[in-house]
Amino acid sequence: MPSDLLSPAHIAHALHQFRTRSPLVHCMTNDVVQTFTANVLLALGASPAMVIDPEEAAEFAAIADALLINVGTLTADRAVAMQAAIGSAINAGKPWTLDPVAVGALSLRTRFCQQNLERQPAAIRGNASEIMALAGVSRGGRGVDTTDTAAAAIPATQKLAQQSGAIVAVTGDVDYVTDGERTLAVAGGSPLMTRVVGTGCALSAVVAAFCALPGDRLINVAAACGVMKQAGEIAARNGNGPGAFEPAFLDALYTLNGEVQS
Ligand SMILES: Nc1ncnc2c1ncn2[C@@H]1O[C@H](COP(=O)(O)OP(=O)(O)O)[C@@H](O)[C@H]1O
Ligand SMILES: Cc1ncsc1CCOP(=O)(O)O
Ligand SMILES: [Mg+2]
Repeated sequence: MPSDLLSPAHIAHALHQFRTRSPLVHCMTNDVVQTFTANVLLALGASPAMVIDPEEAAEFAAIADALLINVGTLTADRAVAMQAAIGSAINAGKPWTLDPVAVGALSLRTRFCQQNLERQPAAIRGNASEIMALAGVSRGGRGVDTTDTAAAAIPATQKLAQQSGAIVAVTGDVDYVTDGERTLAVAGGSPLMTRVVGTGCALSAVVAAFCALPGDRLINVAAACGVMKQAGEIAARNGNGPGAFEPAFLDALYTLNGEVQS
């Protein structure tokens, strides 16, 4: 199935809507990326909140505009809280997004993600090995890192979208976003984005937030990928390494207007 390039105009429009609405985003994410994820959402103009107690997570999922479920440091207790939050988001008609970190070889997280595929996720965002493992066509990558290219994962991405009804985004040198029928390609970014922890996890939080916007969810999820690619490219231009990249990335997200910069 051929993919179309996402247009800069789509990114600019979605980003404008995003800043106007400032989605309240309930993030149930891993221990490694909490602060970075919150800072990425804040830089873009959203409101993140990390609520993890089972009782409170269920309450907050109904209040927030969107829910992120990231299994990077899943435990049995956290799985219970996440299940409660997903149920509450569904009852309240709020979109929830799955980041299947390191799914494949590890049993608890793989079981958790597979079971929750049936619970109408609005979006799923992962690297190529994660998406292929969740689609049942491979055993996963190397820990949290991919061992496959995004292009090689396109068929698995489309299969997963058809199975789950979610918009599925597989990321890498090029991101591909699909509803199982239409597939959009999002180019840009920088390899430096893989040398700073949390760019993928933060992207999933941004995808979750963009799912709260009105309009075509396929375009909105692709726009979320586009925003992060644009900021990554700008931040990498200073030519420094991962240490300087992180603050430059947050600054780029803060000042971005969605138009291509040359
Ligand atoms: N080689 C690359 N070139 C440009 N951008 C990349 C590259 N690899 C990853 N990215 C970008 O880095 C971010 C994180 O993606 P990825 O590394 O696939 O996720 P994860 O951190 O979950 O493994 C995404 O915005 C993606 O587009
Ligand atoms: C290193 C690590 N270990 C468990 S979760 C996590 C963070 C992964 O972040 P990302 O998927 O954005 O690279
Ligand atoms: Mg990841």
